[in-house]
Amino acid sequence: MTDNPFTLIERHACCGGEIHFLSHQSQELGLPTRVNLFLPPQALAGARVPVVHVLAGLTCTQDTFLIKSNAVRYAAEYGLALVAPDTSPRGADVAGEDEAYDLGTGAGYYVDATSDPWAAHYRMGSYVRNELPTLIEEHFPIQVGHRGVMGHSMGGMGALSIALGDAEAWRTVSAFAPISSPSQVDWGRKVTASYFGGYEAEWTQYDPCLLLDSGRIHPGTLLVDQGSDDEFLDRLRPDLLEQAAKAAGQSLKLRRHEGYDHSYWFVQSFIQDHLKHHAEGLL
Ligand SMILES: N[C@@H](CCC(=O)N[C@@H](CS)C(=O)NCC(=O)O)C(=O)O
Repeated sequence: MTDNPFTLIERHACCGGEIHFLSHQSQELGLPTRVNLFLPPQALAGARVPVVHVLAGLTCTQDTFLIKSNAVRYAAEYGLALVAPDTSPRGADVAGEDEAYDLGTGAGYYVDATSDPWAAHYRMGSYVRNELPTLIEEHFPIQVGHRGVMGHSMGGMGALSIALGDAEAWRTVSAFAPISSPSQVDWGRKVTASYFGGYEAEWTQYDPCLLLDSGRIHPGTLLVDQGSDDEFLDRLRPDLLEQAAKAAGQSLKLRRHEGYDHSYWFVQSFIQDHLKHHAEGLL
């Protein structure tokens, strides 16, 4: 076991468990980064518990999902730890990184940039896939091998891409309003032009539909919720996910909800089903 790299910034009792606000120096990002952890009552009582990583969307931070989704209450009930990383590096000092809501800070897309000036620090792909889960499992009471991932919007894309990319490591997956095929929509084209230096083929490792097309199947069911009144539907393209899953033979439970938009009001309306889905697959 390596020395504990985490600094505890704040600790709060919550739903019988504890929220830890942590920071650590990330080797992948080459910067200090923040992460929030929820340990359920079962972990405080001495048990090792399964863990679900939760990935937020554009403009969000490590705080957003835990505060706005109501996930903590159900994670406490089912005995799941939650890990909420930030959505991008902070302090990379790339010119213009704070100018747009959909590129740079708050928009790391859970990918590794391959083009300068982004490539040095914008490595959220390797950070959330490998570095962070390994460190959390080493230093907190987590049941190794019992790991799931869920996310919203950009984070939904991250969750699907991470689980399809390494189904053995990530046993359960779910998403709210995911960007289903970033390579085919404007948000993703902006990423191609910047983080990937125009090289669209980088998306083959991250685009959920491209992963399915290439035969990457998850043995579990992908649980996906989508509001029918979502203002970003033309960029999320759940129809493409549905087609790709069908063609690949991937089990997908895609639920469309009339009247719901893209916000965390939508997320919190269906969050219990997602935590139950993870608990059933991980416990
Ligand atoms: N209208 C937003 C677009 C970004 C957005 O809607 N972000 C979603 C994720 S893609 C979100 O969760 N925002 C934070 C929130 O709703 O609290 C803005 O310009 O800031």
